Amino acid sequence: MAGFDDLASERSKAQFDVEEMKVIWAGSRHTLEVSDRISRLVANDPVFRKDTRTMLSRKDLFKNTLRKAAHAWKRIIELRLSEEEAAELRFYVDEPAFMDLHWGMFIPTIKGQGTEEQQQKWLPLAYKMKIIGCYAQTELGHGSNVQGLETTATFDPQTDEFIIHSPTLTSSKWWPGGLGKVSTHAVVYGRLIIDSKDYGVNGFIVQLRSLDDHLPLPGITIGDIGMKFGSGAYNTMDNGVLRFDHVRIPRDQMLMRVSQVTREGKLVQSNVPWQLVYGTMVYVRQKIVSDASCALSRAVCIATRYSAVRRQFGLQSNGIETQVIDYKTQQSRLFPLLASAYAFRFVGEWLKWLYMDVNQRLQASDFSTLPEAHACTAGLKSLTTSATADGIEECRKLCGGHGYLCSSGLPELFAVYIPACTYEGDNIVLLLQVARFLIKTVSQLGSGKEPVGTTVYMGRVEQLMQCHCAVQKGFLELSADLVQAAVAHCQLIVVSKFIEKLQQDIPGKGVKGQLEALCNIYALFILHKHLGDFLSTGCITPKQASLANAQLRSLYSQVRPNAIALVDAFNYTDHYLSSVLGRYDGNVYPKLYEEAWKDPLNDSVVPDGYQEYIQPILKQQLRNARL
Ligand SMILES: CCCCC/C=C\C/C=C\C/C=C\CC/C=C/C(=O)SCCNC(=O)CCNC(=O)[C@H](O)C(C)(C)COP(=O)(O)OP(=O)(O)OC[C@H]1O[C@@H](n2cnc3c(N)ncnc32)[C@H](O)[C@@H]1OP(=O)(O)O
Ligand SMILES: Cc1cc2nc3c(=O)[nH]c(=O)nc-3n(C[C@H](O)[C@H](O)[C@H](O)COP(=O)(O)OP(=O)(O)OC[C@H]3O[C@@H](n4cnc5c(N)ncnc54)[C@H](O)[C@@H]3O)c2cc1C
Repeated sequence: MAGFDDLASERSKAQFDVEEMKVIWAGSRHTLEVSDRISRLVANDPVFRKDTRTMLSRKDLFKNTLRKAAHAWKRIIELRLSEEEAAELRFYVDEPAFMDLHWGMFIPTIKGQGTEEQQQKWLPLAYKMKIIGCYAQTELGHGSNVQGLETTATFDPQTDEFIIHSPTLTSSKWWPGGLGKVSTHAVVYGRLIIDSKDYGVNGFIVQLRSLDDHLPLPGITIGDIGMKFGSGAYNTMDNGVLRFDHVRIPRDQMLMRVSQVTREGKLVQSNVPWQLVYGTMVYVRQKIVSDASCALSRAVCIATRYSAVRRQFGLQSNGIETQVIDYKTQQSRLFPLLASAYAFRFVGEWLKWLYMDVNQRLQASDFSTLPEAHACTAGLKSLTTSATADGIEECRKLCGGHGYLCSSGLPELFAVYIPACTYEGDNIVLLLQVARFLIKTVSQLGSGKEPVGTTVYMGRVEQLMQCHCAVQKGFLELSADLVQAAVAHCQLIVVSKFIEKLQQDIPGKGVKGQLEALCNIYALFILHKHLGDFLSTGCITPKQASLANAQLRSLYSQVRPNAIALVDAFNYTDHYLSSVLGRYDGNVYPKLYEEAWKDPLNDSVVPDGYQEYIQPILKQQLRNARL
């Protein structure tokens, strides 16, 4: 069988220990065991089938998502899964749903911004799913500009309550996931008003729906904001709209780790930086970076396996056409994405460590690394999601026409993934935050602070900053050029963390050699892509540039025999890939043909509508022809 033999032959060429690479990709043997076991548990459960998603109406699609979420929760309880195993299960169910926001934002917000007392009250309810929460920050009129939010939370000393209100149409909460139809509660971000004075944005826990009949509580108008990009995709999520008409909540439902409001209505600032109000965004941004490596590796796995199965032109001596993976143009498009997937995996591991380290320091009232954590999570979220969205689209194109079929898995993956460039912070707005951080850092150089990083990449950032810093002042005047410096800074971090990864103990025959090749491909690909920066800033000479290019092409030849094994190391099930082109067995053509007939349009040989619309045309033509 063509495809199967092709992949079997490819696997026999591997020059490294794939099982050890699986451990490297997973992060540890333990994590590999958990993800392998849970991904197969999900793959073998018919409730979690994904192949009908694009054919369901919005209401049926959503109801099916609720069914899956309920079944997932049931399995978590039945199997007594740990928090880690439960998170893996939600990941491999692979369907955006309210659970993501309940576990991924609502709970972390209470943990990060609630007092001990508030955590003791609300977390048990949330962990047991006695309440379902969402994160309601963005409004119709403001998303990026958090300080521009209009929802008000006015303290009433008579009743010891906050009055939550939507004063304008643009203050309507708009976009929060899980809000539209499911969440019973929300963390609502609004302007704290005490005695007519505006103290800025804070988080408030607000109940939205009755726990008895799920109806909205008095003063609450709530619903879904409507269909989004694509047919299946993110339409499994009830992104919602929410308006308040003077809704009253107890004073102790303002999240008070950062600042407190006393019974007398006095605002007391605690010793933690006010930016902790933004803490959930930092948490999710660092998770989004590892999420990017998953999404990109998924697309690369599909495109690599299909590129080894697909043959086109180039009849060889044995009369067989050439595998498209052997074309240099295919390699120059595909292998940098393969290298990027590994690079984002490792920088995501580092970012997770940085986030944990910042949190530990916060416990000890050490806020020194908070600015760097913000800049790194913001910048790397921006860099990796933009590259991943573009990379998924490139993988679709690498698969030719069949990449455009839903059965390839790529259109759906693209449609679900691309909002990552916007949610959790618009990518440009986040790069401007990095630019601000760089301006401040450059201004501190020489005072005992010295830049660190790989020479050529470091030089590029320094030069770009010198060129643009002289003219820049405030946030709004930041030029597009500074965004360029911010991207350069983030790419420096990615390369540096890949190099640091290689300095760790890496067991397994040939594993380190393959990772070194991928690290060099990523570094040289970025250098090639931004050659103008490196040349214009004098970081490299034209001669060095052409040597780098030649080295890049030779690295592609080094990776070529290992490409299939490198994507096998992601250890994805066919269920998770959900792609006829990316099947482990390479049995593409028979499965493509089989999938086609499942389309409802093929339920009848003559399509509905023929008699009403087509036959009259043909008959009329026939009559005309006889005249
Ligand atoms: C679903 C989750 C599951 C778990 C995760 C798993 C995987 C993830 C995969 C998918 C996720 C799925 C769904 C996601 C759902 C989406 C949710 C959302 O989108 S929530 C809403 C997100 N909104 C934003 O990100 C808004 C972006 N805007 C901002 O952050 C701020 O407005 C901005 C741009 C930073 C400006 O802040 P502002 O206070 O107005 O002004 P300044 O720029 O002057 O900043 C003042 C100082 O504060 C520092 N700062 C800013 N932000 C932070 C921060 N986050 N942490 C620490 N410090 C911060 C800033 O550097 C300034 O400091 P200096 O004065 O320069 O010292
Ligand atoms: C699928 C999805 C899920 C979401 N889930 C949630 C959720 O659960 N909870 C929640 O609270 N929110 C959620 N959001 C909202 C999301 O956080 C916002 O859309 C995001 O923060 C961007 O803000 P915005 O939409 O106001 O875009 P805007 O900021 O209006 O951006 C529009 C354009 O203006 C540019 N721009 C804006 N400001 C500047 C500036 N200062 N300088 C230069 N250019 C600028 C941007 O780069 C962009 O090109 C979700 C959004 C999506 C798409």
